[in-house]
Amino acid sequence: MTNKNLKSDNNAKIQSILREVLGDVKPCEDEKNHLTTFSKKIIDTINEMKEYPILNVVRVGSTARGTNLKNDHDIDIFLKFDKNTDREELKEIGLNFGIELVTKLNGKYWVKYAEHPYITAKIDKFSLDLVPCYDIQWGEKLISSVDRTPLHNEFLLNAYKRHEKYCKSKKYESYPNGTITDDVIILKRFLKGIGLYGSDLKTAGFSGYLCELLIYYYGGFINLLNSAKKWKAGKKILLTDILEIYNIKSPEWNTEYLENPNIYFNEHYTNINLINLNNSEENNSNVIKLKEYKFLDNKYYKNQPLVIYDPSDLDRNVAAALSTENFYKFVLYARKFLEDPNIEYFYDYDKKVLNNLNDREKGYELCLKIPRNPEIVDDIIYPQMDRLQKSISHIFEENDFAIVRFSNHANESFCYISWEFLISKMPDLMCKMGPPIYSPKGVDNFIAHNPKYFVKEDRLYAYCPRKYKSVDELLYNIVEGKLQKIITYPKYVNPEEGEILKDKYIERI
Ligand SMILES: Nc1ccn([C@@H]2O[C@H](COP(=O)(O)OP(=O)(O)OP(=O)(O)O)[C@@H](O)[C@H]2O)c(=O)n1
Ligand SMILES: [Mg+2]
Repeated sequence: MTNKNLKSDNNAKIQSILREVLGDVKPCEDEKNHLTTFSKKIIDTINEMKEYPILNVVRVGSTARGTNLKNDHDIDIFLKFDKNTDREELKEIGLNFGIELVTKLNGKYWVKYAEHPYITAKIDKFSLDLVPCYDIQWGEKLISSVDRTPLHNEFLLNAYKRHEKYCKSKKYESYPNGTITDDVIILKRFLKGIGLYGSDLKTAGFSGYLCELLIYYYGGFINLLNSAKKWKAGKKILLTDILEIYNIKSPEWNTEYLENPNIYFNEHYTNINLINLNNSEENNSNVIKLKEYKFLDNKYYKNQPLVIYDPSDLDRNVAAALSTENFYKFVLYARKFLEDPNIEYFYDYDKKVLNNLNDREKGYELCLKIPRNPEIVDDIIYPQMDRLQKSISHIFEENDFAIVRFSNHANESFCYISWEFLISKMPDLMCKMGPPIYSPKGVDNFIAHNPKYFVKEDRLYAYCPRKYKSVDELLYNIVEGKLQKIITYPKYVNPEEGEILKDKYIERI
């Protein structure tokens, strides 16, 4: 961060806040040493278990990189298997191995499910994930989605080293509070404070890996906020490192002259077609063919507010889970914090905003409470609640019941879909929109069915009796299944099993 980036009167205040936050959330040396000693013990034990065909063992995740928050004792160990190992075999060996290891270390274990099952364990105060994966090299196609994780780790560790060297050589004043990893920790706490940390589908925010890439890309927390305050949805970030990784030649590429090569690249080359730059002659079908990628207009990324191409898999957006609403929350709080720095942003700020929002006169509140199967995880339930809620909201709006806000929340036993309306009752009068005047056939048809018509601007409208005069009545009809044909019924959130709670609004927390 260069000082010119900050308003000078805020500079000192920001620095002191960041120091205080870091002091509070950065693990102390003792804690780090405990983690390292314990991880070493695990890896040593694994290496002694030679009867299993494991090629390599790697420690990954934030605790391996010094980017974890205090009291986060998660240790992620990935077990690499040969690419030719059969999937079923990988699953079975992975589980058996995990169980034997945890038993040896006197821990407790559970089986968890990602793309394939893995062992998660509690040993002393540490949580351990033991994930089997395939041994994939840079540029090779993934076999399972977790194969990326060791590459993420390798990428970040190298990137931090490169960056440190670069900072030293340029006397780059990037991290006034310490190192690049300290800025990652600060960003994670900031995002927790404003309720945006987590890439699960309930939070729809920023993953730890995304935080690390952002800090690396922008060269620190304050630099990131300074850019983020100007972001607009559709922001795309391509890390220049991929040029080297995938052997792409770039014209006029000279890092010596650039303060931040990553930003320079994105500003100057966002429209280049990487096909022309592809220097790779590889014909191996296992190697990613850059020719197949149209990075910057990929159809999958069209509606995503932020796209960061994963260096280990260019087909994946690291920010895929981030919702547009949360993207703009980040933009808003980045600006607010820089303009009026306050440590409050780092601690339950989202709850304070919510409390403030609730301290006011209310509209009309309704909540649909639907039983939930506790075995169906949040990552499935939340998107399904969102879909049902959108579909019902559409019907409310078609019937003129204006929605002030809505929220979806689930606990172990129930889903709660809540709405607040401006109005709960309507007169027996509805204004229906008809066709534009320049489509005579439609106009004649509309007039035949709606004798009380009139012209407004370029269209016909007509007064007609209203079908649903109260929003309660409309929701009761929905719960009774009378509007089944026009509602999306997700598999695990069925509105017909619902109960209507009046004057109730349950927040997502
Ligand atoms: N949505 C996710 C979640 C995880 N990972 C990979 O799995 C690793 C471990 O996941 P997790 O523990 O969730 O994240 P951390 O980076 O360790 O961050 P935290 O400090 O929150 O634990 C990440 O570093 C990342 O490589 C990923 O790519 N995408
Ligand atoms: Mg972790």
